Amino acid sequence: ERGEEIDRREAEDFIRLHHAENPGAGPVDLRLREVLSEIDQTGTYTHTTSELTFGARVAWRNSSRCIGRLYWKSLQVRDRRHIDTADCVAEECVEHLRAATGKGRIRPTITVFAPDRPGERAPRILNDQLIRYAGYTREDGSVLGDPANAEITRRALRMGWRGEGTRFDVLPLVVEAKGALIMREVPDEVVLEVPLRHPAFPWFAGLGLKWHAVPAISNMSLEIGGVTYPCAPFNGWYMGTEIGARNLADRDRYDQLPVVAEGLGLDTSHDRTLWRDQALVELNVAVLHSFAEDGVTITDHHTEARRFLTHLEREERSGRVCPADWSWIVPPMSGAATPVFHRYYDDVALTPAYVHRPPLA
Ligand code: HEM
Ligand SMILES: N/C(=N/c1cccc(CO[C@@H]2CCNC2)c1)c1cccs1
Repeated sequence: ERGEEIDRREAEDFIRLHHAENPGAGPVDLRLREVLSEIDQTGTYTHTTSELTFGARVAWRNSSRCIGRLYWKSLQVRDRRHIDTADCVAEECVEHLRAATGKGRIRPTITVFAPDRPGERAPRILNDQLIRYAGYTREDGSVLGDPANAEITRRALRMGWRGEGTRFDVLPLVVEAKGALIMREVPDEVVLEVPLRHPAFPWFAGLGLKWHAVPAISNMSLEIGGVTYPCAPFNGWYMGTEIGARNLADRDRYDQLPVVAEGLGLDTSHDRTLWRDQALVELNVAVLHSFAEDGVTITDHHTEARRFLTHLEREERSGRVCPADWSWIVPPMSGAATPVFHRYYDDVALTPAYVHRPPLA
């Protein structure tokens, strides 16, 4: 479809915000005249690298569901707006993972590809994240691997991809651009993984569980001053609960709580024995222990909760509202044992922003 006409008011508000927080950016009226005349002539306008970098960082600062915003100013921004073919997007995603992963010292990074332009659709990555484990649906409806990725796995198989058939096969990137749909394997050397073991229970390693080091979201659009960048994968590091309390614990994901409870020798005959809760804690202990022992950046939900409240107080001291969505900020285990549980927040929607893309037509 045609890239939507740029909203002039959003463009002006963003340019004013950029100059207000970046005094070195020069006279705002001069830049405003440039932008508004470019919109009149072409229907859109081009951000300077400084505006793009600031916009991506403020979009993170505005993300009300994100507990990890304390370091919003340190986001590394890779300006790749000149890249608009499927092959080059896929290649740059591999380079993004290489740059962001290091040897485990993870750097929060975003790569911004070509925006939607009037008459020219931007590239799109069809994977939810750059690194995802395949979910193979079997005859009986059960899934080998990650059930959350069953659909993209079917699509990749239809396009000719074949995995090894393990519970942790890294899916290929599926990228659509300029009418082309391509698939590209993610090389092992840019996929850092951590095998999970427990500091006190030797049997835990025998469960054969592992997880990848870098969470890199590739299904959200970056909106800055009326311009939409639908292809802008970004990564941070994990909070342990995401892996230990959701990805490996949810019934419709890897469903490992009964397995861990069995290993612990717990009485699983009734929920009221709290066997699920005991298994959750030990699974999360294993995640944090394994990542730390391998020197891979990870944070626990207590530390992250404290950091978030520090961020919120700093924002308020700077005279800004810090938007937050309680239902996402409070961790998925031990909620009231963390300080973020015991207060209210203002969930206002600010721009620039990371937004969920409308599903592909
Ligand atoms: C640096 C370490 C970071 C940590 C520990 C962190 C932690 C989290 C967690 C735990 C969530 C909730 C995810 C879920 O429940 O599934 C979240 C959501 C989110 N984070 Fe962060 N984050 C970090 C960095 C970033 C960065 C660099 C960006 C973007 C530049 C970002 C943008 C977001 C957004 C947009 C959401 C909401 C996603 C949605 O609505 O589906 N975060 N973050
Ligand atoms: N730690 C992270 N966690 C997430 C951040 C945003 C989204 C997600 C995944 O969200 C899915 C949709 C709802 N829960 C799973 C995970 C980060 C990913 C990229 C930068 S930080």
